Amino acid sequence: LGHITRPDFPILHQEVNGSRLVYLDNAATSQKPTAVLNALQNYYEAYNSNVHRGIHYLSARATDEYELARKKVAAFINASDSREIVFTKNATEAINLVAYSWGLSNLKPEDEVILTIAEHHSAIVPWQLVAQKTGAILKFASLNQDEAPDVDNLRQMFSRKTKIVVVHHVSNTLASVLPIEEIVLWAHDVGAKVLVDACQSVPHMVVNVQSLNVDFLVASSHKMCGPTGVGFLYGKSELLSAMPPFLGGGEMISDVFLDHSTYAEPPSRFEAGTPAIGEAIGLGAAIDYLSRLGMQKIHDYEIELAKYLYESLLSVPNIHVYGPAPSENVDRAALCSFNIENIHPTDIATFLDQQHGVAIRSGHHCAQPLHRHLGVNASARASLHFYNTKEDVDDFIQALNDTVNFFNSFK
Ligand SMILES: Cc1ncc(COP(=O)(O)O)c(CN[C@@H](CS)C(=O)O)c1O
Repeated sequence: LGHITRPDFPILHQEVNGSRLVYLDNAATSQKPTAVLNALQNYYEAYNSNVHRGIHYLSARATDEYELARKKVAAFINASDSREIVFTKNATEAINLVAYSWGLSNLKPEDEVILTIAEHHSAIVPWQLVAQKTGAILKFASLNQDEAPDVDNLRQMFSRKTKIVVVHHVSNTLASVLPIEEIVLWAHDVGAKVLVDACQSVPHMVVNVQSLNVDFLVASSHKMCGPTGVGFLYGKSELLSAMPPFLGGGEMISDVFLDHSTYAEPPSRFEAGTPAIGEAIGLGAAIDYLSRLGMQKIHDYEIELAKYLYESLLSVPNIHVYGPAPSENVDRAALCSFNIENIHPTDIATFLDQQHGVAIRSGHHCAQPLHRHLGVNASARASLHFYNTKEDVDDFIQALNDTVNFFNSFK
């Protein structure tokens, strides 16, 4: 799949610091195929206009394409109704929307919000802020001996006090995949809702919100070959309809009086002001592109490449790769966070970039509590997408060995 799709991504065909670019930072953001770039350009060239309010051809066309993009998102994750899709700025804003709109209206003192220690700051911090305002309590499931979130520990934390469970589908650091369907069953058994942070799963596998039966799910366009500036919240209709607005402004109202206003139905209720119109249309083009390739085909390809990356990394001396080892019944997502003894991850990433044109990430990946739990304050991370190839992995490993030799030569 890598060789077939690479021609669609102009950015990949360049040299960086005198070497072929090897882009392995896809968990941070993905690259964009020409089809997405063309959709954006076509919008701005042919029918740029504001949506929902104009009464002229350009506005009608822009509105149709914007609402078509919503329908594409709904179909992509198998939502039962496109009105269950709210466009946001990114996944972070989508989680904040649920935390403030649903959380402030439903959480009271001593209620519990259950997360795992592997959650991204975008999942943790909004609920910390809302817990401070409501008196709710955050609880975190730990890791098991395989460095994966401890699902048994998570389940044991559920009780009648549990009001919402906020968990990743795929960890952006451990590459572990949570059993969402089961977690939803356990959560619903105690009357709790479930919000799934699907940033690292929607771009890489089939996600079916109806079969998962999640209450809320969030993702970001820029991680799934779409533009930055747009993401989405999926919410069950009955939940969104019962939620108060998150942001006030134009578009989200029905009538405005001096002393009060009435609000539009979802999704408009949660889309105040002029939305990221071109970007949403670009996301629709990204979904068309991914759908043409097939998410199952993408997933199968990436899982194999992820295994190759994992095995290849283990050949590097004194390396520790975080997260569970891939096995018959344990799929690792297409990313590896790692540390190498006595070499700082930022030195590794810098050397790889400057000497070899290899782009990986170094830092805490917005998962500081997880890194503290792992006993480190940072890690290096290589993350793949379907347009990466075995040659990318081989070039990365060769460059990594060169990096290790370079830094060890000072000892
Ligand atoms: C699991 C998970 N949850 C939420 C986010 C936030 O996505 P936004 O589009 O920034 O809102 C991310 C984005 N993680 C990037 C930037 S820190 C990474 O390098 O891992 C994520 O991986």
